[in-house]
This record gives sequence, C-alpha cells and structure tokens, in this order.
Amino acid sequence: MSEQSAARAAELDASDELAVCRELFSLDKETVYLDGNSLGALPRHVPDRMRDVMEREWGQLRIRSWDESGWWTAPERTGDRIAPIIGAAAGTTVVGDSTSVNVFKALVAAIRMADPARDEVLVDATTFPTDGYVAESAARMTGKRLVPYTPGDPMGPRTAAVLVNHVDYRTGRLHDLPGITAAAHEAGALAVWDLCHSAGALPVGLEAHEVDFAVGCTYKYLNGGPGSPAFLYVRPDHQSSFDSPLPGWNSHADPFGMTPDFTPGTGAVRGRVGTPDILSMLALESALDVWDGVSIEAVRAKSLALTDFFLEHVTLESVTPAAHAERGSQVSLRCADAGAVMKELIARGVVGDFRQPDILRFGFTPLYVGFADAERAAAVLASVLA
Ligand SMILES: Cc1ncc(COP(=O)(O)O)c(C=O)c1O
Ligand SMILES: Nc1c(O)cccc1C(=O)C[C@H](N)C(=O)O
Repeated sequence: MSEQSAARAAELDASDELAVCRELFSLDKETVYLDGNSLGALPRHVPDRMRDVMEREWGQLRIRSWDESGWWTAPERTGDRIAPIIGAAAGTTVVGDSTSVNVFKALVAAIRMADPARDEVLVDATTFPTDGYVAESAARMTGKRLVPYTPGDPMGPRTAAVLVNHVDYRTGRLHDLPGITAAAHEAGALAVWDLCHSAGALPVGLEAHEVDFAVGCTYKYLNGGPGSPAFLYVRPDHQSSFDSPLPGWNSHADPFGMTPDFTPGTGAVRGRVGTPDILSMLALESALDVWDGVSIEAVRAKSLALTDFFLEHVTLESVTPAAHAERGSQVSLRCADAGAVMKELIARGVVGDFRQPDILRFGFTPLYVGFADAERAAAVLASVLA
C-alpha cells in the first residue's frame, strides 16, 4: 500500500469526530479488529461495573438487589437505552432472551394479529439460518405456508407477515426497510425485521417507518458481550393486542400475584418471559454508556466513509453493494480459498471472519475502527494474496 494511502488515512482519522470513542474500548495496537459485526469489543469501564454487580449487588445485597439495585426493571430500562439508537420511543423495546427466541415471539404474534384467512408467511430467502428455522416452525405451528421472499417480490391478500433481515449477514446488503414495510402494509400484512446487523450501525427509524415488530442482538454493534440478551420492539399501537406465544410470569400484569390464570402486563413487559439473565443484561446496560452523546447519523456517515475507503483499497470482488443505500457496515469479498486466507489474515493481526463458501467478511464498527485500520487491513490482505 502506498505512502499516499497511509497519509490519506491519517488525514481522515485526524478529522474524525468519533475517533475519541476508540479510547473507551479495550483494544490492542497489534490487532485490527474487524469482527465487531460478530462480537463487539469490550468497553473498558464494564469490568469495574461488573465487579460492583458481583461483589456488592449480588455478594452483599443478594435478593434485595431485585428491587434496590433495579434488577427487576432492567429489561425495560435497558430497552429504553437501545430505543433511541433504533429510532424507537421509550416503552417500546424490551431486552431479554436470544434473537432466535424473540424472532419466534414477534413472528407468531404478527401471524396472530393478521387476518386468519391469510395463509402465507414470507421469509427472507437469504436469511441468517436461525430466522429461517424459527419461521418454518412458527408457520407449521400456526397452519401457514412458508414462502421464500426476495425484496421486490409482490405481497398480496394471502400474505400474513413478512420476516426480513435488515442487513444480510453474508453479503452486507442493506434491505429497504421503509419500502418493504410500506409494501407489507399496503398488502394488509405485518412486517417483522431482524436488526442484528443494523442496530448500532446505522439509523433504522422503526417508529418513522411504522415497523410492526423488530428484534436484534446486542453483542455486535451494541457491544453487550458474548451472548448478551437480545431486544424485542413492538409498535406502540400493537402493544395492547400483542399476544406473545411465550407468556411467562415475567410478562404477567402481577408477577408476584402468582395466579394460575394469565393476565398480560401492559407495555414492553409483555415481551418478557422468565427470569432475565441479569449479569449479561447489566453488562449490556453498562456497555451502552459508550453511546452517550453519540449520534447514529454520525456513526453511519463514518461507517460509509470507512467501507468506501476499504473498498477503494482492495482488489477482490466485493459482494457488498457499492451503493450507499444498499450497504450495511461490513464489506464482504469473494475470495478463492477464503477460509485459509482469513486464517492467515488473523495470524497477521487482521481479524475478520470467513463465511461459507468463499466470503471474507470485514465488519467496520465506527466507534472503534479508524481509517488507519482500514488501510492496514487492505495492505495485509494484499500481502497475503500475493
Ligand atoms: C441476522 C441474525 N439473526 C440472528 C442471529 C443470532 O441469533 P441468536 O443470538 O439467537 O444466536 C444472528 C447472529 O448470530 C444474525 O446475524
Ligand atoms: N452469535 C455468534 C456466536 O455465538 C458465535 C460466533 C458467531 C456468532 C455470530 O453472531 C455470527 C453472526 N450472527 C454472523 O453474522 O455470522
């Protein structure tokens, strides 16, 4: 890579308003970390917070912490921290369970909300596998037919609901959330979005686009830590009719009434099921501090600039669209022997990942990845390929 590229990267880093955020994360100089679309980096302050959670809240206060340390309300409170990042209002988003489980809740609830005469459930033809598996089971359980959906396909009077990944995990293609949601509504159907690869990476605008349900994981661009709980969004005007297929005592209007009959709670709590995974939840809540004062628009602008820069400096074929409107926050390159090439990249300090059959995937997390990282990754890739 030329000195010119390095100088250009330095210039871009110098004028980057988000560059200061990198210091908030635990990273090492030897590594270019481009796998935040799989597991986000650790915000430096989280271990101290977790020490306090373990030693004081759990160790000393024990059971009292459900109230006194706010454990009981952590799912809604943490949901309210995520809501502005995905363009949602307070009280619409709850944190808990995995994305897979939340896909099940959202999709079955959407099917139950649709006209029962509608017999088709559409699922993104290139979906991340778990959504497809869950959708197949949800369709089978509700007596519907599962139909693969490619954005642009018509929806009609048979469509009950459509489930789409906002950003394709393999190619990094950004799907048209406003357009697909509007098309679903025009056809009389409900739209469910999987935001795993867009939450924290780009503006989503759930409320503005009247999305019915959305789910997403928090361990990628939201840096919640391995296996941190997912989120579930229910549109405000659907909340009173949201009929969760997994009602549990935590979604009951009066959990400690412990009555045999189920009366759903109001608002976001309906999306809860059982006892929340408090340690992971509180690590996530703490990790979200890095978003204080950060706008998702600034994150998007830097993400596009970073991926543009990287694309300009690589020679392999990109399967990630060149058009900004169709690009998430990753670059996926087609490469012969991609598995072995990625192994070598990692050995040389550039961490991305490999996806079957021939994809090198590089995730760009604007809060901690800079232009010098992109430049070094492209240079190391060129040397591995040579
Ligand atoms: C689009 C998408 N949906 C779902 C998941 C995973 O869901 P879970 O957290 O339940 O494993 C991932 C990544 O693992 C993903 O990329
Ligand atoms: N959730 C993961 C895990 O538990 C282990 C390894 C990777 C993951 C991932 O998140 C993969 C990711 N969703 C993907 O886009 O491929």
